[in-house]
Amino acid sequence: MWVLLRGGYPLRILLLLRGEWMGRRGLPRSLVPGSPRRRYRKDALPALEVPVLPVTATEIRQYLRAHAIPFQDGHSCLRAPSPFVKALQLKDQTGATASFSLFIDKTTGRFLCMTSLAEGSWEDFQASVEGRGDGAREGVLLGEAPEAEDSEEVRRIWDRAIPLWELPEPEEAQLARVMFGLTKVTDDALRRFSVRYLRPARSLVFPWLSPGGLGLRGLKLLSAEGQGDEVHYKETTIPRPGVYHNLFGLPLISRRDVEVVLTGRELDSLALNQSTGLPTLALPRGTACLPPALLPYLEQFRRIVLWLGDDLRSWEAAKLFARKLNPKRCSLVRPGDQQPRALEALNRGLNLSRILRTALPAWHKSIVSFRQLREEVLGELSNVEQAAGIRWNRFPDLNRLLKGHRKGELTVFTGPTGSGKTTFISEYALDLCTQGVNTLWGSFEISNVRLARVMLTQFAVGRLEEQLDKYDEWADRFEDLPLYFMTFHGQQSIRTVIDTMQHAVYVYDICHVVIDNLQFMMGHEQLSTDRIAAQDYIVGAFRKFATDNSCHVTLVIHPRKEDDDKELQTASIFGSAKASQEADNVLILQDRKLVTGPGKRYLQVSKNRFDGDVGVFPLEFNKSSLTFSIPPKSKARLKKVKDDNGLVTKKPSSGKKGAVPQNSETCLGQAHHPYQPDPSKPSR
Ligand SMILES: Nc1ncnc2c1ncn2[C@@H]1O[C@H](COP(=O)(O)OP(=O)(O)OP(=O)(O)O)[C@@H](O)[C@H]1O
Repeated sequence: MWVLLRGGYPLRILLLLRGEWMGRRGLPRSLVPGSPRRRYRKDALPALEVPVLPVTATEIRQYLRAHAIPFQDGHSCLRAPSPFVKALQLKDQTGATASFSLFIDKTTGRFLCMTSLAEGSWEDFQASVEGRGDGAREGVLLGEAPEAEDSEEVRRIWDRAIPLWELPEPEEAQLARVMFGLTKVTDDALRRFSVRYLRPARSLVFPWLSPGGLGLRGLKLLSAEGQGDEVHYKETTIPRPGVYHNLFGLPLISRRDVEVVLTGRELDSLALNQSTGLPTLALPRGTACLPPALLPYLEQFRRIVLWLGDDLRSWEAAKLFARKLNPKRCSLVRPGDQQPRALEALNRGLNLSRILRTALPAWHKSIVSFRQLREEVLGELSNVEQAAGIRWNRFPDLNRLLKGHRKGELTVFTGPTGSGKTTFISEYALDLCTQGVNTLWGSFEISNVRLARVMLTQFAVGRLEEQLDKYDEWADRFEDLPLYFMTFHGQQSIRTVIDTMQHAVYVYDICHVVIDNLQFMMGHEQLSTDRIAAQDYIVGAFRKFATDNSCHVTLVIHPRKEDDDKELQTASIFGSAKASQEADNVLILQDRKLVTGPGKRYLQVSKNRFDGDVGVFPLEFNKSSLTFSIPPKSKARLKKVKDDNGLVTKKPSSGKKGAVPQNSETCLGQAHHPYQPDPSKPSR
């Protein structure tokens, strides 16, 4: 028997707990008549303590052979006949489509039957093959049925939306075309892709159609708002982004198509298809992620060109996605002045077919020549800002020292016991997460509920206890962050933790993992006999993970026991020198409360492999918002230090690159607090 799981979450594998709130999706008020609806779906978040048993492609193959199930090896999936379809065949005789319609993901073992849309985990598959179906769930088949409320809303919006050319006022149609950059997109292209316009929300509406183009599974709304000379776009999806798995353009793909171009946005797909005639698909959440649930739909293509956008982030995302799709069949369009995103290229009159021909193969062997690297190097040189990584909104001084948060690096963070390491690192990671950095938290010491409470308080920048009426509003926004938590608590083996991280990178495109803290992996296994060797081994494993997966790892390590009145140094990190050698960045939370009174902390950057700038700056703890920020009236300034032992130079006060404000007031004195929620921006 087949067991199907609702909500798209693999029950047995769900080690990753996604928020605890379910609520508003930020649709324009005019579209949500009556009082706002609240939904709590606690049951959809099964948090299991049982570690995942990872499965490999070899094990999947062996299992299929052992059970005499024929299969074909695909790019990212194995294809097998779907036993689930047999039952249907009896009814509708769709034999031709039913053969080998079961896709098993080679990395996770998760399956999807393309004919029936049945899906489940590898364990569910095995249970079904072995006749151990879970009686309680039998019959809950057929993928993810949309929630009734969602379907109603989708239908209501879709029925109110009309094609652009049916707008009664020509000026309104023209304005919409200008706002969305559609002046060169033809009505025919809009018609083919079934794009409509919703007048009350001044939004374009992109449908998520079921295979075959019949049913409507969801929608994406794109609204545009003029702000000065700029236009800001906002996306809203139904269902919510986490389960919005629409490969836009899929109904237009024929079974015989062997090439496709993947874009980051729907309108780029339209522009590309219009000007090249090639099959195109748009990813549901742009460069944010490529959910493995979409991979079966891409198996038929022998060649995939990724043209995701026009910045370094799109380029990084394209490289990561190519790994999942199998780099051997992927080519990447490199962003550049003459290679903007597809819609812009169309509007600028560029030749899109020619740009596609410049796409570079994603795959190369372990040894590369400079020739293959030269474009990459140029990309970094001509995008210095972006190559330096994502900048913190809340910690301008950290930007001045570290320049940004980059993929593939290892940051080691230490500080005295109880000095606020978890609290600080929570805000530091939250800051990045609000800017779209997909984040996985491994909090082994404090529970996820407590951690989420701290984060939510920091997110709201205030005590929520005293404003419970605002709780839902903040929780709704918080829920939309790309934030996941491992459900481990207490001692864990490093292998299990790394396996879980690997799984999360594949499934959720995680770019930042926070491990708080390393000591919780040391009590395990035989490693405990030699604690220093154990720590070295664990640090080495995280280093390798960060590099191999282009994923930033922030690792909290306790310091060794030292005199309370001494400042910590790089050498104070527990264990041998391995941790600081392997780390790209070393951050130390200096607790000088004996000298400066309670609350005062300093953050010291004592290693920075990216460009060598190290230094120290003050942090002030705000007890009600649990946030650290630069004290408004402090005379303390960012100092550059030569080494761990002392402050040697002040940085120049203004004007040049790396300049520091006269005092830290300057940093806080901005009229707009960048981390206040900005309703005009999508929260992903
Ligand atoms: N600068 C500060 N001043 C006063 N209290 C603080 C400060 N920073 C954090 N706290 C509070 O101190 C408590 C401990 O903080 P936290 O758990 O972040 O410390 P830690 O360094 O991670 O602890 P441990 O060493 O046990 O891992 C929390 O209640 C937190 O709100």
